[in-house]
Amino acid sequence: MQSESPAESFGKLKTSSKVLPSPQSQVTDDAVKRLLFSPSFLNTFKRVSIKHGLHFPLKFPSVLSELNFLSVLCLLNFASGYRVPLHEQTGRGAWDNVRALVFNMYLSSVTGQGDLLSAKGMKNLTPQQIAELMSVKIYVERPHETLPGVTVGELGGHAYDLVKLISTTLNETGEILERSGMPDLGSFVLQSLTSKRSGGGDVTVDDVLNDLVSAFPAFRDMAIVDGRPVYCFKKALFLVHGLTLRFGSSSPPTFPLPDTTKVPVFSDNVLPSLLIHLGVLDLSGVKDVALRSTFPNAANDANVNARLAVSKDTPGMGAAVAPGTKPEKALPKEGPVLTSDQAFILRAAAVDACEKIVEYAHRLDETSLPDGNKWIKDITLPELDVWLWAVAKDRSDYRELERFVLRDTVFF
Ligand SMILES: Nc1nc2c(c(CN[C@H]3C=C[C@H](O)[C@@H]3O)cn2[C@@H]2O[C@H](COP(=O)(O)O)[C@@H](O)[C@H]2O)c(=O)[nH]1
Repeated sequence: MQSESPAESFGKLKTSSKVLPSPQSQVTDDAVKRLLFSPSFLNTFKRVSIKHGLHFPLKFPSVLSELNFLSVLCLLNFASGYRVPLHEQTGRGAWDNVRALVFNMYLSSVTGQGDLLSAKGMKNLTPQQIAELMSVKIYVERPHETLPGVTVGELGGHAYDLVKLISTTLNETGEILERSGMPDLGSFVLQSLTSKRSGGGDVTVDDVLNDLVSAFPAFRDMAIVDGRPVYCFKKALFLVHGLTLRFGSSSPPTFPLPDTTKVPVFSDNVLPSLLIHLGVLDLSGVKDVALRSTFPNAANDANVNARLAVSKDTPGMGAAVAPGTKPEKALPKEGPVLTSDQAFILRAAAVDACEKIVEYAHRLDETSLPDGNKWIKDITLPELDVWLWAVAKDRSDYRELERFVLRDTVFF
């Protein structure tokens, strides 16, 4: 696909906004300002952007065990393309199902050889075991060829495809860990955080990303689109940031953690889709003509303004649904199904749009901001990420908004 190794090309991540394909130029200051000063943003940002949900009610025998748990969770932080089939079967979205899977992998493990979260355990997990741990059906029924009225079950359907993606990811990662003599993914991450770096300075996000992306295909979230490299690295960035959320305030410090306040957002399908629905990303001039019509009416001013107004079902704080806690009642509607290139274009555009939003906020003159809203000047990229991701579940009209779909990916 490309001549450079991921490790070599990774060095370009920081300049990625310069090589992003269109439509990054479609983000205007007016659209950013409209979002930042909207009642929706102002009323929910502080509440919604701080929920990290990475403190699990499990009694871990050691910090390394919890680090490993979170690392595997981040490795498996994909399945967004299977949101609707997962809702059909379990009443929950992708993230909640992945959380449940890793939770159950932990609970069904007996320490030692059979530990499902160890390199060996991951290497040997089968699709059937994963389906059981997720409580999903991986059989579809079809009428028997010759016997009328008789149905036969066979492996198939979206849940089966997803379970296969998960098992391939676990098997492959477990095997790489075993080959490099690592007992589990957490130990790999710990080694990356604590190993001496050539410059002698503190560990950086780039260091850890470089290690993860070089070692494991499931973290190599990059592509060449229109001859230009696009880097998203959503899961690896989320992993590093997740560790700082969970362990960053531990005293004494558990292990070195890099500063993640300036990392690019963890771009998945939710972020670009929401940014389109909130009138920030405008697809009307994007080079790929088919993309222009993927979200019809999304950019319509009346629709955008209604979404940026205060929600009817979340007046102030009260009736909000905490992200990831309650299953959504109505079955979500499937969004437009994109190609891999189209998805990379939109995800890259979301990375770029979020940089623009935060830059705009930081440029604001504090004296021009009303008392009570001066915090806008200090918003960070990871906070904006969580706000976009979590607000998408926070009010009923946002929950109904379509997110684009890409199946068959292990990146988001
Ligand atoms: N950009 C971004 N994407 C995120 C997350 C999370 C996890 N968030 C919680 C954990 C810590 C945070 O602070 C949040 O409280 C999941 N996802 C993605 O959504 C996808 C859709 O899932 P669903 O809507 O359930 O079907 C899922 O495949 C996964 O790719 C995030 O935070 N940012």
